[in-house]
Amino acid sequence: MPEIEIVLVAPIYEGNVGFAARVMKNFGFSRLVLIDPCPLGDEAKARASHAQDVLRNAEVCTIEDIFARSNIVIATTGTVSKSVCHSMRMPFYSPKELRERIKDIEGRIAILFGRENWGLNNEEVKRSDMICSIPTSEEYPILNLSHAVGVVCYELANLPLPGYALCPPQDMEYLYQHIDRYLDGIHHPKFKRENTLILIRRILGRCNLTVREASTLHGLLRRSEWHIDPKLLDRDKTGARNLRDPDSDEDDHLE
Ligand SMILES: C[S@@+](CC[C@H](N)C(=O)[O-])C[C@H]1O[C@@H](n2cnc3c(N)ncnc32)[C@H](O)[C@@H]1O
Repeated sequence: MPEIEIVLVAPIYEGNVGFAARVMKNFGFSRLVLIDPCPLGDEAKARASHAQDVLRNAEVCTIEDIFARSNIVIATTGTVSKSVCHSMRMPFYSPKELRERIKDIEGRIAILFGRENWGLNNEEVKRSDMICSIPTSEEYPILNLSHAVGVVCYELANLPLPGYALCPPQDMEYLYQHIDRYLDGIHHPKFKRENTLILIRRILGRCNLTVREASTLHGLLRRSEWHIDPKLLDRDKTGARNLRDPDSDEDDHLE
C-alpha cells in the first residue's frame, strides 16, 4: 500500500490548513506536510476540530526534501491547459484514475496542493511525475484548497494491500541523468534538451518503474551508447550526419 503524504505548498490561510487536517483524518490520512506555511494559531486549531493530532504532527520541510524522498510526486491543479496536455502528451488524471494508477504501489507518494492565490508554480508542476485534476464545472473549476484535499482523500481512501516496490527516487534521478548523457552521445540539440527531459520524466514518471525495470533501461542505454556514439562521431567528421532527430516533430513545444 502506498504511503501517501498530503503536501500543502505555501498555504496562506491557517484556516485552510486546519480544514485540510480535518478532512484528511475523516478519510484515514495522517501525514500532513507543510512547505513554507503561514503562521498556524488558534484559527487552524479550531478548523482542525478533532484532527489536532494531524495538525500537531504536520511536518515542515522543503520542496526539495519532497522530490528527494518521494517515489512519486503528484501535482494537483484546477487549471488544465490544453496546450500542455496535448503538446507534451501529459494526461491529467482524475482522482479516480489516480487511484487506479497508484493502488498497487509500495512506496512514498506525495500529493502537492498549491497556494490559495496562484496554485503551484511551473517548476513544481514540471518536476512532478503526474498531474491530477478534479473534474469540476467549466464555469468555476477552482476548488477551495481544503475541499480539493477532501476530494482527493475521498478517492484514495482505503487502498488495498499488498503492493510492489518502486524504484527509489535517487535511482530515478540517476536514470534521468543517464538519459541526459545518452542525449549528449547522440548529439541531441541543446536547445531542445530541457523540454525533451521534461517529456521523458513525465513518460517514465507515470510508468511506476521498479528497480529491475530501471536497471534494464540503464542497460539498454549503455548498449546504445556503445553502438551509436562512434557512428555519430564518424558522420559528424564527414559532415554527413543523417541520424533522424528523435525530437523533430512539432509536438515538443512546452508552454
Ligand atoms: C484555490 S486553488 C489555487 C487557485 C489558483 N488561482 C490556480 O489557478 O491554481 C488551491 C489549490 O487547490 C487545488 N485545486 C483547486 N481546484 C482544483 C481542481 N479542480 N483539481 C485539482 N486541484 C485543485 C490545487 O492544488 C490548487 O493549487
